[in-house]
Amino acid sequence: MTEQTVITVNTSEPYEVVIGREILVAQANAALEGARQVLVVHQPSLTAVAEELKRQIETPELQLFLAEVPDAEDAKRIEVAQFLWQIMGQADFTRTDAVLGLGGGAVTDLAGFVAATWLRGVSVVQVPTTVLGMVDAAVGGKTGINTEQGKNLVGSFHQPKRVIVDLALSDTLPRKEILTGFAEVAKCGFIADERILELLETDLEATTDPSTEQFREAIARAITVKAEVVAEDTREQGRREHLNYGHTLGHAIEHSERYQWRHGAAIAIGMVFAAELGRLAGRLDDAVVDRHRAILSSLQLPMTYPINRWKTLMATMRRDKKARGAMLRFVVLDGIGKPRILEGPDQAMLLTAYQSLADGEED
Ligand SMILES: NC(=O)c1ccc[n+]([C@@H]2O[C@H](COP(=O)([O-])OP(=O)(O)OC[C@H]3O[C@@H](n4cnc5c(N)ncnc54)[C@H](O)[C@@H]3O)[C@@H](O)[C@H]2O)c1
Ligand SMILES: O=C(O)C(=O)C[C@@H](O)[C@H](O)[C@H](O)COP(=O)(O)O
Ligand SMILES: [Zn+2]
Repeated sequence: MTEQTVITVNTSEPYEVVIGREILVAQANAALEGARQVLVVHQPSLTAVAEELKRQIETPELQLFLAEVPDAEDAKRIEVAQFLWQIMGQADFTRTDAVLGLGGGAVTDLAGFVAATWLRGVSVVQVPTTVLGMVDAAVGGKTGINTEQGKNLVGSFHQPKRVIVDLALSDTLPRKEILTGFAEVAKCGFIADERILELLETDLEATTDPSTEQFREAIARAITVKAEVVAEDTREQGRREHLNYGHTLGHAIEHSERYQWRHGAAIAIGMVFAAELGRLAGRLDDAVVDRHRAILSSLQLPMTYPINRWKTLMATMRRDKKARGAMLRFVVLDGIGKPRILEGPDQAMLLTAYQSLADGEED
């Protein structure tokens, strides 16, 4: 057996994030103890893994229902949640039964939401299979789906029973998926743990290669950042807002792109915007802003967005969860590891920050 790292998320009902290789079967067996039926929600790319899991752990006392959902953001729709509720209803799922989310962040958000709402809450075991899912989406209990108006507008806080980070599952990830997932890893570096940034700056190839020790360290460090923040502020009354660094503009870009962009790509632009805002607000020095651009562009993430989208983006940002009435609130940095809230920056400052990353001609 390979070495395992266990990170405990100390919420009111503490749970473990277990990191290792080839741990899925043993960990799923342990985490699902007591359930009679399990709904395994998975992406099309995980069908073989889901079938193998069923083959390995199904017994006369434990039945697994495999539910394939549409890929990526197309899964985070009410129609897909309805399809899953229907399976659970037809199979008489009770409160001792469970949901298992197997896939990227889109699936863990959906699976968590369905578990949170079925009978007002059944257990969910999260098995993230993308970098982004491992370090962020599967940990911390934010679950949800999108609506016509915006990203994650319907959802619930519902902590998982366990998070199983089987690094062997990342071996099949396309390189581009790994790099976009590292946007959230870098975010943890900017807001809380500079060592993550140093790992990327020292050897980006090794740090983003799932077979290396640097990869494992970066993943474990990012999960640790998230676990500590969530334990202190589970329902986002304060410090948890810092995990939204880069997301105010990032979510508006995802909406503007009709959810066809990867989340990591959108928040990369969002983080450059937030860094520029921090500079304009007199909080952040030039070197740290440049460090954002250097690290995020080394991950091949986008750094610019069309200037003529600004009005639409502003309108969408007004629905951001951090807004209070008409006042927009942004997470900015006073320095690496020093996130703060910037309340109600004026329109001119917002536009200037946007102009510094925008491309194309103004209308
Ligand atoms: N709840 C949270 O706290 C939280 C945090 C961050 C992001 N999110 C959400 O997560 C979503 C993005 O997640 P994502 O970036 O993982 O995208 P995703 O779930 O869309 O997955 C990306 C792609 O990777 C494929 N894939 C997944 N695992 C694979 C594997 N092991 N091998 C090969 N291909 C694989 C999928 O089929 C998909 O095409 C967004 O909806 C975002 O809002 C939620
Ligand atoms: O866990 C959190 O809190 C986060 O904000 C993590 C984000 O990376 C994540 O994308 C989250 O889904 C954003 O949620 P939202 O509340 O801004 O919709
Ligand atoms: Zn995010």
